Amino acid sequence: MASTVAKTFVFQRDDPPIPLSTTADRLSFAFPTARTRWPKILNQMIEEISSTLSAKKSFSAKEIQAGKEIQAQIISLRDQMAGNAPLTPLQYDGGMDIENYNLEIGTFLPKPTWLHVPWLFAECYLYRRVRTYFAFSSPIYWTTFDPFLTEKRKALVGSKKGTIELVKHLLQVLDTNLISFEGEKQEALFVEMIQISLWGNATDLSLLAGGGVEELDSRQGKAAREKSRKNVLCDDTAAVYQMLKDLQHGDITLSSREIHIVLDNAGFELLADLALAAYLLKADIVHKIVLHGKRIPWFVSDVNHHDYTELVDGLAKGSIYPPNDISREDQQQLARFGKHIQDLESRKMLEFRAEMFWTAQHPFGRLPIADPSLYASLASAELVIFKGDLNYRKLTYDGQWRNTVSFGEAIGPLGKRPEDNDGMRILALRTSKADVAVGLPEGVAETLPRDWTRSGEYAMISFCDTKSK
Ligand SMILES: O=P(O)(O)OC[C@H]1O[C@](O)(CO)[C@@H](O)[C@@H]1O
Repeated sequence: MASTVAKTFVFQRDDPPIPLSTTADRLSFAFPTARTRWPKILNQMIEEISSTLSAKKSFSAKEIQAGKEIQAQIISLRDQMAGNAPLTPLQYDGGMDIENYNLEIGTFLPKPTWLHVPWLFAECYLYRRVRTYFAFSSPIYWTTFDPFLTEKRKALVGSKKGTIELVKHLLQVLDTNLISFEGEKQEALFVEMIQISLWGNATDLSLLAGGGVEELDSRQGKAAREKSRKNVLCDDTAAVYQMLKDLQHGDITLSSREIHIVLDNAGFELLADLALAAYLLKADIVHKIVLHGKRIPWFVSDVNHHDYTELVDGLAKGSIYPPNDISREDQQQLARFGKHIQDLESRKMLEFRAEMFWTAQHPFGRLPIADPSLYASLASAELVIFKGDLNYRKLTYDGQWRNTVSFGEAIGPLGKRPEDNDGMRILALRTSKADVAVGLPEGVAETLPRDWTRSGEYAMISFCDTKSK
């Protein structure tokens, strides 16, 4: 049962005419998500507030009261969801994005309810709505509270084996003279770093909703990556490598080649992305990497500025794993990597930004009209790497595309060369955890297991270049 969108909202002007994945569609992953996964995530938040209230003895009566009020709002939201209530306008909490969320709600036909609404919109709305509850609270403690922080920290601690393995390997890479590393070896290393960043996305806390972090180790590390390599269903790595090589050997006067990475999850995935960034800089493929994170707690495990600094500083200071839990040598290696990242930051070769657009409801094809200055900065980079499932869904509108449609077509306006500017080079690194999947060769989807788009076991490396040559 596809929901339609009446194209009355200026941002929808260039959206492709593709039916969207909705929470009413029994065959879609949106169906169990709205009925089971979201309520579990809301329950986790309610529990997190309870344990915070009981752990923090120094809370004032006002802070306790405020915490309970937020909890009551989340409980009410969970009940509205279960009762298929309409999506109501968000309360204005000072965010410039609220108005667009509310305008877009009015464009869905029929009137959207929790169990009959386009999935992508509703999921962004859900996290943005929860944020308003915290933002409205007067005690400062709650306005900056991240209900997912404990989970994110636990997952990082649970990723110890993968973290140590990855850092040790990366330090060896950084100790190699990469510039003289010519030909096939150089390309093999590039492929490996892309694979590390890609499969770093296989660990996702919103998918593990309610489950433990025990299975993290089995999804991380070299062995897991090698096993999964055959599951990359479309792989444009060679084209990206060639493009970057041409740039490197081309215009030597170009003194500031940049790559932007639109991040996904904190913890191990962020570490894998930092590894990719450090490698690209060391190999002189680019001169600067800009990392884009989220401004607010988002989709459980997405990285925000606090998560970023906690990881980098924690590695550098040796505070992520308790001293009796890790050997002295391993601790020193982690610290060396953390300090290397801090050094890149202080030399302005690495920068973390958190623009509001990334937590707007917009599919990314709307970027040129929704945030022209962000678009201009991404378009001026040599490459923009989008990590993870949600970014892929936003690139492809979470549309019900045929699997064989090209990635360039599914990303709408971003896949077409604009008349008035150079366009963008987009690389999506995605392990598949939803329904949308494009760019597959004819006949491949038919050979895969029933739940292949949802399991996180299959992946896409998709590249689209609309930049002038
Ligand atoms: O962290 P990622 O890779 O963006 O995955 C986000 C997850 O959340 C969802 O977007 C929401 O249910 C799934 O598609 C996916 O499992």
